[in-house]
Amino acid sequence: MAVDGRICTVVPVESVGEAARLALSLPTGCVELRLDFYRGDPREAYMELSTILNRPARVVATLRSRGHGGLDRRPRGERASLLSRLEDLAPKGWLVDFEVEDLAASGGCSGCIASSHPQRPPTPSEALEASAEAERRGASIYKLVYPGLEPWEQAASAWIVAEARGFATSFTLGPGTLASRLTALALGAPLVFGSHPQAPLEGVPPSPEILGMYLKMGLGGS
Ligand SMILES: O=C1C[C@@](O)(C(=O)O)C[C@@H](O)[C@@H]1O
Repeated sequence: MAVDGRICTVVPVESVGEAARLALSLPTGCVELRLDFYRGDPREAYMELSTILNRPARVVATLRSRGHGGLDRRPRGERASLLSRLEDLAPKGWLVDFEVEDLAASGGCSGCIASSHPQRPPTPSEALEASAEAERRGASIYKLVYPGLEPWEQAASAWIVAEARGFATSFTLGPGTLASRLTALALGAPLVFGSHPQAPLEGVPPSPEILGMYLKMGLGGS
C-alpha cells in the first residue's frame, strides 16, 4: 500500500456534514472517523458517512473511550456491542477500531484493529502476547500507543513494529511522537495517525507533515 494509505488522517465527527467535508478534502489515503465526538447515535452518522464517502479510501471507525483518551462514556459491554454492530454495517475495506478490552468483551471481530493505550510500555513479551491475542480474536492490526518520554520507550515501540512484521503498529506520544510515527512507517507499520490540518488535535502531528517527512527519508516508493 502506498505510504499515504498508511497515514490515517483523524476526522472528529461532530456533525456528519463537516466530517464529510474534512474527509473529502483528505490529505492522505486513509481517514479515521472519530465517532466518539458525535453526540447522536454513532450508527446513524456511520451509515450516512458510508453513503457519502464512496470513493475508495481506507476508512477506520473509532469510538474511543474516556479511559483511552477519547470522549465515549458508554459502559464497556455497550460499547463492545455497538462496535460489533458497526462492523456488520461496515462497507468493504472499512475497519472498526476496538480497544483490546472491548474486543475481549465482544468475543472477537472480523478483521478489526485491536488498540491498546496503556500509560506505561508493556514488556516485549507482554506486547508480543497481546499482539498474538489480538490476532486470535480476529484482528487484522494490533495497535499499541503510549506516552513515551524516554528514548528507550520509543525504541521499545519500534521493536514491536519490527517484530510483528506488518501486523502491529506502535508509536509513542509526547515530544518524540513525530519521529516515533516515522520510525513505525519505516519499519512497515500498517498504519499511523496524523491530524487533519483543518481540525488540529493536540499532540497529533498533521498528516501532511508526517507524509512530507517520510518522503524526505527517500522511502516514498515503498
Ligand atoms: O489511537 C489513536 C492514536 C491517536 O491518539 C494519535 O495520537 O495519533 C489518534 C487517535 O484518533 C487514534 O485513535
